[in-house]
Amino acid sequence: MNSNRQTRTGLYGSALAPDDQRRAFRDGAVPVAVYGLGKMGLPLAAVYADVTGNVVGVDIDADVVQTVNDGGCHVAKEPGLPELVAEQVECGAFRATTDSVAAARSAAVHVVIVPTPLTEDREPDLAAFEAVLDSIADGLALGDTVIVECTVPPGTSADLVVPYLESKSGVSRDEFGVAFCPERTSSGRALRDITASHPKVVGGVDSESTRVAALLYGEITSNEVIPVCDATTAEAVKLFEGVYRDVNIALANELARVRDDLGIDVTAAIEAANTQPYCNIHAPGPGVGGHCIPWYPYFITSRVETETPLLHTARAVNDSMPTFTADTLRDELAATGRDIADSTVAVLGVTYRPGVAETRATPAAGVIDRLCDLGATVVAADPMLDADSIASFGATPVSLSALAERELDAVVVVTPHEEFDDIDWAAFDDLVVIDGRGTLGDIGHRVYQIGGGPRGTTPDTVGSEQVPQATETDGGPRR
Ligand SMILES: NC(=O)C1=CN([C@@H]2O[C@H](COP(=O)(O)OP(=O)(O)OC[C@H]3O[C@@H](n4cnc5c(N)ncnc54)[C@H](O)[C@@H]3O)[C@@H](O)[C@H]2O)C=CC1
Ligand SMILES: CC(=O)N[C@@H]1[C@@H](OP(=O)(O)OP(=O)(O)OC[C@H]2O[C@@H](n3ccc(=O)[nH]c3=O)[C@H](O)[C@@H]2O)O[C@H](C(=O)O)[C@@H](O)[C@@H]1O
Repeated sequence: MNSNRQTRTGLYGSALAPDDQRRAFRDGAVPVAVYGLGKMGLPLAAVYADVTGNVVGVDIDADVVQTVNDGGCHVAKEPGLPELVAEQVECGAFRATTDSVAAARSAAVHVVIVPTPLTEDREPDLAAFEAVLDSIADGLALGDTVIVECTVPPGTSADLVVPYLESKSGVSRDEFGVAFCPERTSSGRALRDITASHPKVVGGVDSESTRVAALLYGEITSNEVIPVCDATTAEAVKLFEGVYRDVNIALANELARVRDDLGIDVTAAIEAANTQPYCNIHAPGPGVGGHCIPWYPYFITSRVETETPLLHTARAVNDSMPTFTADTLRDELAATGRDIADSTVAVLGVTYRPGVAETRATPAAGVIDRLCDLGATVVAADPMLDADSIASFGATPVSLSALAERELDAVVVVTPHEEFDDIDWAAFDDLVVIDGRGTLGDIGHRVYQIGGGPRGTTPDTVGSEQVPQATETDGGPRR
């Protein structure tokens, strides 16, 4: 139990020397509250606890809070996270609560990393974010600093957070700090990303906020800290990273669609093109999912008057890939004399990425919908989801072990979980397969790889020699 828990040293406007501020932070005299204990918030809170010894995590999900306080970890497949959470809870450095106001009253640094999804109208939905601001306002004190890590539209920190907190808390805006410090982590490598992999961008609503944020993250990450001129710039940095990725994936997907026009293995061509230092074409696939990349473009387009045709076009290209995937299967089945309306199709992988139990904006939803529209009987398997979650997408859940008992005509690999490596493809007869991510190779069935080789060639053997397939899921360069 940290002896400094009762003290609450605010760093914003502190008269302490910087080294004394760092020492206070590391000694637990600067209590931290982390709001949101999900895929990103739990690892982040655990790292803050490891550094400071004095973190309270806040979540609205009582089960999450109970699990954490029992020393457990509800976030799957994050190397090192279960051990770190258990260790930090055990030593008293980390506790969780649903009482966000009590947490806010105890903390001098408030880190916000709750969902910022889209509404039905594709507008940023800041409801959860604003609920947290309400709690922080009830506990805000002179010298506190608010760190926004969840992705928000440009201008949110300066134009929403500061006036909201000032008006609701009674603390003057020149007595507390606000900085946007984007979370750049990818699920599956969270601890490594938070503490080392990426430089940490920080941008405050004023220079003192930037200074405090830089001091905090100088203790959190071994990588460099990159202060930018203000919070709006930092908010834009995060979104620019995301829209770069969405546009780049759209390029890969558009090139994949000309595979048969050109009669080439597009993925192999991309791999070769990327040996040019200025070329970094990403990987084609059945679509772009998750609650980040497909949603971030709208965080920009909803806030600017200027036309943004490229962002919209990229979204349209990527959103077209699930239908392209299902329609390609229809054509492949027809080429073998089968009508998709009389076919049973297995969709493998319903989450948006391998190893991540997240289905928001998953491409599998569009693939399943289109297959059903085409009249197929659709079953689906995903080792990270329960049967009800799979059924909610309109497919009949099936376990991997029971797959071979189904009279399957076709398989679509949307999200290649590692468990699919063990599938015995010889147990199936005469399948037509769509390989969404180039992870199958030659499996003894008719395979169409999105972006792969010309029709009639088996994957990996375009031309006479084996062609290495670097995909976003193998050890190849992560695109
Ligand atoms: N998932 C990712 O790969 C990345 C996400 N981000 C940002 O982080 C945000 C959070 O992402 P994830 O952790 O993946 O989401 P998540 O859905 O895994 O976890 C969100 C957590 O926040 C909790 N929560 C919701 N409303 C709350 C409230 N009012 N107060 C306290 N807790 C609340 C939920 O119960 C849940 O446990 C995203 O919206 C995004 O802006 C940034 C980088 C990477
Ligand atoms: C710029 C960048 O790489 N951002 C990362 C991204 O992580 P996220 O978990 O959303 O996964 P992702 O690898 O971008 O994949 C998103 C979607 O795009 C698809 N995808 C990804 C890469 C690619 O070459 N082709 C492709 O089709 C994936 O299958 C998935 O459906 O978004 C995260 C975020 O901001 O939430 C961010 O922290 C991560 O660093």
